[in-house]
Amino acid sequence: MDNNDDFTFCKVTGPANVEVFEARKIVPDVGNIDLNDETEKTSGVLSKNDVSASQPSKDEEKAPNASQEPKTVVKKPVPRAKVPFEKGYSQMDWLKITRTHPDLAGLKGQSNKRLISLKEVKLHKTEEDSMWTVLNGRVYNITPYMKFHPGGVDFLMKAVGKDCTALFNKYHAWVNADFMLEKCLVGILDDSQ
Ligand code: HEM
Repeated sequence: MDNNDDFTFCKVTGPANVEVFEARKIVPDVGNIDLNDETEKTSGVLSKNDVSASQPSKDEEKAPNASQEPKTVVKKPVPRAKVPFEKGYSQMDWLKITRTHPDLAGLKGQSNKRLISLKEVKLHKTEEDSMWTVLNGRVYNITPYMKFHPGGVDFLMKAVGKDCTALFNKYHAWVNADFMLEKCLVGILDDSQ
């Protein structure tokens, strides 16, 4: 089979150049930051002598159609509300605790497949009675997780004694709570009532 069009066997030339090219682009430029630019830049901060960014150039001032140009609406990102965790209360610490404490739910041998009514969930609002919440049809005792919550205790307190599924999804639908709170599972929500 002597076919020059067969690309399976075509010769790749200049491997050195290809490597250089790929190495440059392995880490993509983020936003306006050019990773290859070695000159020092201040992001969003003007140096004393740099007035060019704040004052319009003469060309800009004279531009007759400037006001007619369509404006691009830039949506501001929702500010993140993560709180700094106390020492010993990181997500890694929580993971370790879930591995070493099998009964974080406080079931003492009771089944975690028991059907639980919303009425019963509402009774568990204090640390003494343990704080329960409903998430995706499951009832969890979130008392041990309180101080580990990256969004802070105050936010998690809003979940106590009720179904927090909507709130949970509003802030972080991507979080895998089923896995994180596995050992806090108290039972299944009885939604028949
Ligand atoms: C009930 C189970 C919950 C679990 C397991 C949980 C878990 C988490 C986790 C893992 C994060 C860090 C997310 C990240 O870094 O991307 C987080 C952040 C946060 N959570 Fe929760 N959460 C729960 C409930 C709630 C509820 C009910 C609220 C609101 C009332 C809430 C509000 C927040 C906020 C405001 C943050 C910070 C958001 C951010 O990083 O932008 N969480 N939570």
